[in-house]
This record gives sequence, C-alpha cells and structure tokens, in this order.
Amino acid sequence: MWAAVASALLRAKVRQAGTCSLPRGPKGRSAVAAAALPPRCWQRTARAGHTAQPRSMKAEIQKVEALEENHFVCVHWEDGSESRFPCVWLRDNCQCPDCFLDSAKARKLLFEDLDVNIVVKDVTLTDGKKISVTWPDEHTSEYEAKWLKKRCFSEEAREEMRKDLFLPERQYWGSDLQLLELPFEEVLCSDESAYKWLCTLKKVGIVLLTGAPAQQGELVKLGHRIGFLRLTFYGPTWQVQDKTDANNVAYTTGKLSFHTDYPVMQHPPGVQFLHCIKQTAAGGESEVVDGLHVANKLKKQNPQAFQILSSTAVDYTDVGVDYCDFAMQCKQKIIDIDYRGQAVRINYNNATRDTVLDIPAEKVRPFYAALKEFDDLLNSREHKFTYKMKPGDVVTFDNWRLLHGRRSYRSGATVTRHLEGAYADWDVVMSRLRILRKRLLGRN
Ligand SMILES: C[N+](C)(C)CCCC(=O)O
Ligand SMILES: O=C(O)CCC(=O)C(=O)O
Ligand SMILES: [Fe+2]
Ligand SMILES: [Zn+2]
Repeated sequence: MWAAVASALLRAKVRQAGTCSLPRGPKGRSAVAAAALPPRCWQRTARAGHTAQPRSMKAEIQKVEALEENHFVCVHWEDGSESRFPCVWLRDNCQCPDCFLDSAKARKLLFEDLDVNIVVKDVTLTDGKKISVTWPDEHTSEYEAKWLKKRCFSEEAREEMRKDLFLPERQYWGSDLQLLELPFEEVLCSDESAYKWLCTLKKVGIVLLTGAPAQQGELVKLGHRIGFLRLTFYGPTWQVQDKTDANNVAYTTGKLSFHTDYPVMQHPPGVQFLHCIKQTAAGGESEVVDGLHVANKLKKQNPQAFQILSSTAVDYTDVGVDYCDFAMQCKQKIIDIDYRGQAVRINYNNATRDTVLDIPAEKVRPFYAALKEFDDLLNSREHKFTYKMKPGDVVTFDNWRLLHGRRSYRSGATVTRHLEGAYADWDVVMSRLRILRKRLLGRN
C-alpha cells in the first residue's frame, strides 16, 4: 500500500517552486486524491483459523453479542467476518467526556478506577454504525463501527495498524543505490515534495536535496519544515571544516572511515543533514553504506561475529568544549537488535570509541576480530555508494541505519571545503510525516 501511495505521489504534479521562501509549506489538501485504499482490518471469521478480508473499509455491523461470560463483545461485520473486543479494553477506552478528554485526545479515566475483571451488562447495536455498552455500574459507552474496526485485535489488523503508524518497510541497497534527488526549495514549499522526501528517508534511508543556496542557515529552514532540530554539544548546527585544534576528527582534512554520528549519546541523533557550502577540488568525496543491510549479511555469513557485536557493550567517549564544555561517556552495542534479534541501529564511530574497554581480557581479541569482519563488509565494493557533494547539495540520511565516511583532502591557507551539519530526531521526522500524510491523503 505504501509503495502505491508513494508512486501516486511520484506521478503527482508538484507545485511550482521558486516563489516561496517560507519554511512551512502551504496548507490545504492536495490534488492527490485518496485513491481507493485497501482495508486495514481483517477479522477472524467464525471458522477457526480462517481469516477473511473485508471487502471494503465500510464498517457496517450486522450483529453484536457478549461472549465468554460477558468478558468479550463480539462484533459481526456485514461481510461475514467478526472481531472480538475484551471488555476491560472497551471500558478502558470509553470515549465519553467523563472518560476521555477529546481536546487532548487523551484518556481521563484513571487506571485505579478501572476494574480489570469488568464484564458487560448489556450491549446493543444502533443502525449498524455504532454499538452501545452498559456496564454493571450503569455507566454507558458508545463505540463507532469504523473506530472499532481499526482497533480489531486480529493479527492481520494489528499488523496493518503497526504499518500505518510506523512505516517499518525498508528497501535495502548497496553500490546500486538509486539516490533520490529533490529540489531543496520544493521540499520547503510543497507538501507533496516534503512527503516524498520523508517517506523515502524512512524507507531507503537517504535523500539528496539539491539547489540550496550555498550559505549558512539553510538547515535551520529544514528544521522548521519538520518541526525543530536536535541540539547537541556541537551546537544547533555545526560547521564541518578544517579547524586548528579541532575538537573532533570531522573538523580536520583527514579521511573519516564509515561511522555513525554520536554513538556517545544514549539516544544518538536519528537523522543527519549535511549541507555543502564549499567543496574542495581534489578529494573530500562522500561514502555511504546501508549498515542494517550489512548487519543482516554479517548475521548470515558470520553469526558468531554478529552475536559478539550485538551483545558487547563498547565504551564511547567525547570530551571537549564547543557549544559548551562536555564530558560524554556511553556504552553502546555496535549493532543494536530488537526482541527478535533483528538489527535496528548501528552505533559505530571508531574515532570516539574509548580506550577503556570494559570486557574480560580473553574476550578482547574475539571482539576485535568480529568488528574487523563487520568493517570489511561495510567497506566492500558491493555495499558502498560514493558521491561528491556540490555546493547547494543537502544530503539527508538515517543516522541509525547508514554509516557515512569522507575521503581526505588537502588543507590550505584558507578554508577549501565547508559543510554545515545538523541533526533531527526520528520522533520529530515521523510526526511530520504522519501529519503530511493525513493532509495529503486524508487519513491517519
Ligand atoms: C560532526 N560532529 C562533530 C558534530 C559530530 C561527529 C560525530 C561524532 O563525534 O560521533
Ligand atoms: O565531511 C564530511 O563529508 C562528513 C563529515 C562527517 O561525517 C561529520 O561531520 O560527522
Ligand atoms: Fe559524521
Ligand atoms: Zn465513559
């Protein structure tokens, strides 16, 4: 579904750029119509184990009944499928003004006032569109069919809701990356372009914005476009250039091997922006690699190395002065995994990896060997993508997923290369993405 939406937008005519200098795009709904969207709720039918996909999102209820000693309310849909709602959940989610503060879209009902063993006293259906529940204390709750359908507890419906809320789909890539380019100005002005930018950033992990003015201050506009930037000890935005007494290896002319930024933070910045203001003639090329893709490969190729990197806590350190003085320390696994053992975040910067290594001596060499395996895979020709930024280019990428690097360049009497950088949090980016989607497609 997501792919269909994205391609609909690809085909959509983008508003003419060049006339708008405001960081926020124009309001109002897009011409991109909410095409017939597939349903996002499938219910279990009466036949055990079988699931039926409702024919449409039209939520019409045929019949409603209490089941299992009134601990469940069973909704029979018009298309023959059914959904079972636990009573404790129904009571917890009563939408009446006593239980729910509509202006905040938040629950007023206190947990201490919720009886977790509650059963329904009575349940009735109103014209196929609404059910009404009476509770033992005579409190009544009403639930709309559409609202219920979205919240159906079936495996399929929950998966669909999960996809809708978090857009977990990923497109892995290697040296074959098709780097999406969008005009910087259009992303600032057009909601369609901004939506395409953020969708691709989430799915692919990298998007290049082009044609930005080659001057400082443009990333602040991008920050306003999503909401706000993430402040760190290097400042609200930071200048990547050759500096005397550099407080970070990035601020030299040296090669930067593949790294993620700021693994020394417990919650490293999710998204990074780099705006090229000045580029040197020789050297200074950029490299990126899909770290999660490579981690998946490592898991297959060398499960032992993957196991070590996803379980060993590595110390990171960063001490100095910039926005203010700082003395950062953090323990991170180089490969963060979720409850299923799937790689979800890379935390690796060789420059800030501490000299302190808090593991038993006999585990040290196996750790280095595992890291070497990962580093070799990251650097393999088939995985990395190389490009050279031009003044006006703004590369935006997922700093939890990609590793980036830079080739060295020669230092000069004056500054020959200058990038401005900034960070954003995935929470903020995803929030903007959901708002843009709702505005453009008319749904949550
Ligand atoms: C570019 N800069 C200095 C803001 C951060 C570099 C990344 C790091 O030290 O982890
Ligand atoms: O100079 C570059 O191209 C990249 C800089 C970088 O990785 C950083 O500042 O963290
Ligand atoms: Fe970096
Ligand atoms: Zn209520």
